[in-house]
Amino acid sequence: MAHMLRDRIDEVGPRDTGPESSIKTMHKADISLRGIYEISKVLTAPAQLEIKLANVVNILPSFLQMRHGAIVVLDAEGEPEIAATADNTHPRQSGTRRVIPEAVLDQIVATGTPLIIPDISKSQLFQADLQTSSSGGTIPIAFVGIPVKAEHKILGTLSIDRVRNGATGFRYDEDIGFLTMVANLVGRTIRLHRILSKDRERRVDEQWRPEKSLDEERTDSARHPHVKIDGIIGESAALKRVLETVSVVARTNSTVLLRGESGTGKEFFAQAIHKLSRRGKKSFVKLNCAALPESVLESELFGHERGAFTGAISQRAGRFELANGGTLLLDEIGEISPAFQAKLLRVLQEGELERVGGTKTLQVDARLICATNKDLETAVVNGEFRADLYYRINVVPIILPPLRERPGDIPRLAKAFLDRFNRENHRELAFAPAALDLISQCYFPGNVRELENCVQRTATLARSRTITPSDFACKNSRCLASLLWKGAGHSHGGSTTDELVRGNMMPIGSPLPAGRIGVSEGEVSSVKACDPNDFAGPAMGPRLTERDRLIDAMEKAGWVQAKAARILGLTPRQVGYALRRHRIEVKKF
Ligand SMILES: Nc1ncnc2c1ncn2[C@@H]1O[C@H](COP(=O)(O)OP(=O)(O)OP(=O)(O)O)[C@@H](O)[C@H]1O
Repeated sequence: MAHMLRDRIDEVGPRDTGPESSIKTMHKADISLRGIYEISKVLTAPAQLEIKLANVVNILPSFLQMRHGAIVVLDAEGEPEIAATADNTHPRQSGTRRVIPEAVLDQIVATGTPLIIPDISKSQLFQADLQTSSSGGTIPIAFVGIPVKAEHKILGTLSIDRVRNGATGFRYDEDIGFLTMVANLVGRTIRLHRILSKDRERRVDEQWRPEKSLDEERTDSARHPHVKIDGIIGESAALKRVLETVSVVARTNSTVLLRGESGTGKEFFAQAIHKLSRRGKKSFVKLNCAALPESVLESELFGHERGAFTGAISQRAGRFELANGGTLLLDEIGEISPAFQAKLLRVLQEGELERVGGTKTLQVDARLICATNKDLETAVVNGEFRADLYYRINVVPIILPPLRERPGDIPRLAKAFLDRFNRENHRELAFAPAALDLISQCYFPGNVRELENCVQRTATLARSRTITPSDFACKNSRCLASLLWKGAGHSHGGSTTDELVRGNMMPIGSPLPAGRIGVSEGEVSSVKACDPNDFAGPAMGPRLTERDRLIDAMEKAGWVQAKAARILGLTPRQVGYALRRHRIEVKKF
């Protein structure tokens, strides 16, 4: 088991340090955090509830020293409906207990609190069970059982057995802390599945009704927005799964954490959640946490009283207050400083705040949505992001897939963006099929935002009513995204796209040849035409590294200078100056 744990630590250790140092630096809290991360990935993966729960009990032994694990889910009558179990004995023992005894289940459900039994052979609750199994050996077995709850309702139990042979010390409070977090995630997942399956049943019922009028159809699709959400384009399986979750969470007040690369639509989906929610008619307020210095961020979010600081000439309500009754989106949440994390956590825990320089406590009812493209788990492990704030905002995580993982959506999105361009500019442009094929093979590091930008630019400069491949900037080595290519001087012969992407050498933004993933000589030369050295001109040669760092930071920041400044530890003014000095054209989206 110790080996398993070490292996797991090696696997999950921070990427920039060696395995040895990760073993040294990762302690139990880090392992628990990684455990929660892995488990939340299992629970948000597309699968049936039974399979998700079985996967959870199966990976628990990687983070916890245990023998058996079980999750029991109760139905509406309180009867066991699902029992997912895992046996971690080596070799597997036949005839051992598989699910928890009924008396134990009843006690956890009745009390709604964790149950610890240090030695099950001495417990009355286990007697009947032990008589029919072979687990009553000489080694004492401890039992830890946790109620699985959601919205104060008990939905089942999560339990483990541990061998108490004295060789491996463990603490019940640590077990309970970790298992309670797992049980909370499991509870929320069960609840979401139940809401979804009720919805499906209702849809099936409605399909059996006689024909509907057009008006009925309209209200029907508004009532079942997971099929289609106004303005959101995309029919790939990956996006449909997101839409389903969005439509379910919109009906709750749960805090949502939207994750995904820059330009995948985090803000767009946050607005969709707001519009579909009961709060839809109230305000949707957004604050980009990376764009403001900490002192300004505080007064922007919490508001300030008159005279609170130099320049505070009047009292001002913060974004929290402005979002009262509605929704508050905290974008780039991963960028806030530790001091600000503490302030935000206090407000989220207490549900009330004081304006800067004020003494009056204000109660605010704002639904919180957070967004980030940062690896928050690594930030927590590295001590850059508070674990308690992480748990508070990571209630329902929604991961938005990058565009390259759903290329089928590219033509739909491109056509929709072109339709909008036509409406706004009184034009009648259309894509030739070859043009749609070409952009469907693009890598689009800036995701939907970059595609939108690419369509707009191409449409603006199109020479005829039909847009053909030669109209695209990438076909003329003028694609801005190609400037992000950092492989100057590297040889690309024979590399696969995956290798290029992993090594950051991908001529991103450039189309790849249809039907294969290798990069040919011809494409290498076209990539070289976009070499940052050429762009910067000969005088920039010695500054290549600084220039690359600048472009890299700008890309990570979605071309927002203030965000890039934070990444680089510079002021926005310094970034602006450096961009001009390196003659880097700022992408406008
Ligand atoms: N599925 C979609 N259908 C239509 N438009 C979309 C879709 N997804 C994203 N967009 C559009 O893409 C653009 C970028 O979206 P958005 O600003 O929400 O991305 P983001 O992930 O918040 O980016 P960042 O992390 O850089 O702030 C917006 O113009 C949005 O309208």
